[in-house]
Amino acid sequence: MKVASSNEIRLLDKEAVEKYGISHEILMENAGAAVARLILHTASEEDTVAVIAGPGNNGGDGLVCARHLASHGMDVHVYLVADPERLSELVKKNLDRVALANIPVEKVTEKNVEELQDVLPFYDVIVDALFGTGLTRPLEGVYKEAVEAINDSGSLVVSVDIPSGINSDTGEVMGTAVKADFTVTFGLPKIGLLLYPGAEYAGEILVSHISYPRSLIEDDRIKVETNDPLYPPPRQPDTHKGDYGKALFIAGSKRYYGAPMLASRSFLKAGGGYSRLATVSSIVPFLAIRAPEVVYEELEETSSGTISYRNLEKILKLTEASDIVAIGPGIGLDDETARLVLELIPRINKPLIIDGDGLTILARDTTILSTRKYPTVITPHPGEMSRLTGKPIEEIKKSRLKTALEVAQKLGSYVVLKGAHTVIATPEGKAYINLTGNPGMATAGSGDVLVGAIAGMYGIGYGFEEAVRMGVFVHGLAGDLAAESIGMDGLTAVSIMNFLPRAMKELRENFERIYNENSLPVLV
Ligand SMILES: NC(=O)C1=CN([C@@H]2O[C@H](COP(=O)(O)OP(=O)(O)OC[C@H]3O[C@@H](n4cnc5c(N)ncnc54)[C@H](O)[C@@H]3O)[C@@H](O)[C@H]2O)[C@@H](O)CC1
Ligand SMILES: Nc1ncnc2c1ncn2[C@@H]1O[C@H](COP(=O)(O)OP(=O)(O)O)[C@@H](O)[C@H]1O
Ligand SMILES: [K+]
Repeated sequence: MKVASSNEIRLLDKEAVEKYGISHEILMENAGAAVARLILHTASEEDTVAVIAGPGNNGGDGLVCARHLASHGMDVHVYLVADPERLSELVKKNLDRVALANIPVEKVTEKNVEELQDVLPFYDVIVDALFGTGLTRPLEGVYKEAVEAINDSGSLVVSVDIPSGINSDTGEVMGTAVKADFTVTFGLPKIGLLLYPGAEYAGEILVSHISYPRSLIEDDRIKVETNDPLYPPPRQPDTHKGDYGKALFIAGSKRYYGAPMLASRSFLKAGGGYSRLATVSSIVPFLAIRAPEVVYEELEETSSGTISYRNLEKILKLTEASDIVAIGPGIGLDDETARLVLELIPRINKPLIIDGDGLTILARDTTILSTRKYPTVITPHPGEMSRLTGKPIEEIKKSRLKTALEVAQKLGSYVVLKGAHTVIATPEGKAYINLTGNPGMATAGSGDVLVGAIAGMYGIGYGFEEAVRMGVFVHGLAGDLAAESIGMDGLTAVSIMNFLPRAMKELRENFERIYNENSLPVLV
């Protein structure tokens, strides 16, 4: 499903009205009615409802919602946090309709806003219609107090379009924000609902298309979408391991032999056919016990136990017999090894995954990617992205989507910016926000498993872009299945790896359910 910025949704709104003849009034009526429908499905008709309406169209939606709930016989009160004289004509019209329907309306100002703390707890349901995509600055004064009263109420909170106080483009909290149980968002989901902390404040998100024409819903001018799964390519019966991709992992060192094991073995667990690990000879005996299915290519090592530059030609030869190559997990930062990595990246004539220390080394000279003729994906966590861009981590965390898109475009490479709701960006300027995964996956080695999962998806036959997207999707799905089975606390990278087969089985056998469980529901 497409995911819109506030400017894009305003453009679609404008075109819905000007190109498709759908008036603002119809859109507002559909929006308010959708919120009312969710409440009628979720609460009972005896419940009492407080609608907190703000100064703009978001408030207008709340007023429409109040009218619909009252017409179902619910006991509804409107708290108007705005100056009625300054409302737009359309919102004023809806305020008049509420008054004419004898729905109590109380004006909230600095003088009486603290009363909200006392009255809101008595309502079963609170509709947060203070601000939506029109939020332009941090909430202060009466608005801030109203939000805090909503959050302190203990009532069921339903946010209109976006939790008030959440930036619809970045997911940031602007001063303070409503913590909602549900958010009903209109037209298309907003980016700020899917990036943290916005994603956490939104609660359960439901989309209502409010009669936008399909062409607007699927408009290609919108470059961001949820990372919805694609059905896996079939496994033909009369095949041999070579058909499921031959992968080469250039990884590991004396200090880090977990990473190469996790990456090269996860490839097989995700469905890959033939996994080769080129690593320092001193760790091969140990790895062979933990991962007997992996084929090992022993490499000469430096005095610090990392891969020596002397292996350059041998490694290039190995890449020729591979379909996809991954470089970096646990490879270390020894100068000689770094020189080898910088020499290999432009000369590996295969699709390439660069991860872990390989990214820290790449950060020394990202121009080496420009000569590559084959697709590349880099899989940084925010720390590695900070080294690649020179931007502070905090800035990256606040602009994950923008940063991923900029770097993908600049480097001509796919970018997987890991974290809660991993973002995938393509060199062509598209982006996917991944919805699978859970905090239990923030565990050492989890990123190494992701490298194997991406390579595995390519091995089973997805195209490169699809393999990157599906590697992230199944990695998160495996993490979710693992968390379901053993909880988040004890979740380790090995648990995620061991649930990859189950994730693939679910994907093949219960695709519909997996799809629905991991995309945004449309409220009907
Ligand atoms: N885009 C669409 O397709 C539709 C949008 N609708 C609603 O319209 C909303 C957007 O409405 P608006 O553009 O009127 O904006 P909002 O209703 O989100 O905000 C109201 C006004 O508050 C002011 N404001 C912004 N930040 C403030 C702050 N920190 N403190 C005090 N005032 C502040 C701004 O002037 C803004 O116009 C959407 O979120 C949605 O709920 C719906 O009516 C349905 C159709
Ligand atoms: N809060 C979270 N929710 C979902 N996934 C997460 C969360 N935190 C981390 N992850 C995932 O876990 C993995 C962590 O990878 P990484 O940071 O490379 O760890 P390591 O370097 O230890 O392997 C990434 O795929 C990331 O998306
Ligand atoms: K809102």
